Amino acid sequence: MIVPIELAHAQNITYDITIDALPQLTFDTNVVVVTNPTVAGYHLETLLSHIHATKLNVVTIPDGEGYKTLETVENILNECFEHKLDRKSLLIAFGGGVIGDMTGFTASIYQRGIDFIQIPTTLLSQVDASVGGKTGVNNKYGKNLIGAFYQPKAVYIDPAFLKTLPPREFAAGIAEIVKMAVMFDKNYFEFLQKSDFSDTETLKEVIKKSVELKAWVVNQDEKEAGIRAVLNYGHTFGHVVENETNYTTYLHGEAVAIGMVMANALAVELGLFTQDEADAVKTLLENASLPTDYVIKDVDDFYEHFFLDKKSAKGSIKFILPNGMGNYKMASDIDESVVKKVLQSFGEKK
Ligand SMILES: NC(=O)c1ccc[n+]([C@@H]2O[C@H](COP(=O)([O-])OP(=O)(O)OC[C@H]3O[C@@H](n4cnc5c(N)ncnc54)[C@H](O)[C@@H]3O)[C@@H](O)[C@H]2O)c1
Ligand SMILES: O=C(O)C(=O)C[C@@H](O)[C@H](O)[C@H](O)COP(=O)(O)O
Ligand SMILES: [Zn+2]
Repeated sequence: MIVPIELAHAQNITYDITIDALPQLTFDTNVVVVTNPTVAGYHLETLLSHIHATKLNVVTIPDGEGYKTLETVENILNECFEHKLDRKSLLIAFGGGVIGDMTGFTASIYQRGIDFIQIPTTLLSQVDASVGGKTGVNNKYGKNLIGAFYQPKAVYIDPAFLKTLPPREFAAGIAEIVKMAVMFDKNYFEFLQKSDFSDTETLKEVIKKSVELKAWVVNQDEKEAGIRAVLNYGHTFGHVVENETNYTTYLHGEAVAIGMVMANALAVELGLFTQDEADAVKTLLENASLPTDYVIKDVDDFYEHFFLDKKSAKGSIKFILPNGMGNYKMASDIDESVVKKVLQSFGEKK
C-alpha cells in the first residue's frame, strides 16, 4: 500500500510512503545507512540484504534520546566525509525517531543538502516521526530547538520490524496515535478504544490511518504556520516533562501521554472538553500501559519553560487543546492564572 504525500503548498515535493514488506531497493549512488547498535543487532542484516548501491556503508551512533545532539550530528557528518559522500549520495535513516530526526538533519546540512530516505523501525516513527520532514536535535534549552524542515525522498514502513520492539517502546507509539485521533477523528478514537494492537491486521490499519492523517495535515501546512501545530497536542507540556527529567525518565511518547492529560485538564477548565472525555483519553492511555501522572515541583518554572516552545511567539504561548472529541482549538490567549491553576493541580500535594 502506498500513501502518496504531495506537499503542494511547499516546494511541490511528492514522495511515496510504502506500508508493506520492505522491497528490494537499488540506488545508483553511494549510500550511508545511519543506525544504532540495538537496531543493527536485530535488523541490519535484513536491511543490507535489501539494498543494492554503488557503495554501501553503515554508520552506527549510540542509542538514546540523550545522544540526540549537535555533537552526534557532527560525528555523522564526519563519517559522511570519510566515506566521501557527494551531493548525489544518499543517507538512509534506519531506526526510531531519534535516528530519523538526526539523519534527516544531517542530510539537510551535508554539503547544503543531500537526499535521505526513512526506514522507521519503532511504532512511533512508523506512525509519526518518519513522515513530514521535521528534523533536528535537542540542546540544554529544550527539545528539537535546532533543526530544519527537510523532507525525505521516500518512507518505507515495514511493520515486521516491530516484532522485536520492547513493549514500553510500543506503548510510546500508541501515545502519538491517540494524539491524532483526539485531535482529528472521533470515530478513530472510538475504534482505538476497541482495538487490540497485538493483532497484525489491526496494527497495519492503525499505522495506515495515522500516516494518512499526518500526511493530510502536512500537505496543508509543511512548515507549521497553521494546522500542523495541532500535531503538537500534548507536546507543549510533554516537552517540559522530558526536559525537566533530562530525557532519562520518560520516553518521548510517555511524556506526550502525560502532556495530553495536562492539556485535557486545561481544556476541561476552559469548558472545551468534558471530564468524561478527559477520563476516556486517560483510560485509553492507561490501558496501553502509558503513564498519565507527573508531579510538577515548581509551577512557575514549568510555566516559564513554555516560552521556549517553538509555537510561542511575541511573548504568548500557543496551547493546542481538544475541543470536543475529534476536534481541536489553538489558543494563544489563555490567562496565566488559569494555566497555573491547572498546573498546580499536578503539583505536590500538601
Ligand atoms: N520528526 C517528527 O515528526 C517526530 C515525531 C515524533 C517524535 N519525534 C522524535 O522521535 C524520537 C522518539 O522516537 P522513538 O520513540 O522511535 O524513539 P527511539 O528512536 O529512541 O527508539 C526507541 C528505542 O527502540 C529501539 N529500537 C528501534 N527499533 C527497534 C526495533 N525494531 N526493535 C527493537 N528495538 C528497537 C531504539 O534503539 C531505542 O532504544 C524523539 O526524539 C522525538 O522527539 C519526531
Ligand atoms: O510533525 C509534527 O509537526 C509534530 O509535531 C509531530 C510530533 O509528534 C513530534 O514530536 C515533533 O517533533 C514535535 O515538534 P516540535 O516542533 O515541537 O519539535
Ligand atoms: Zn511527538
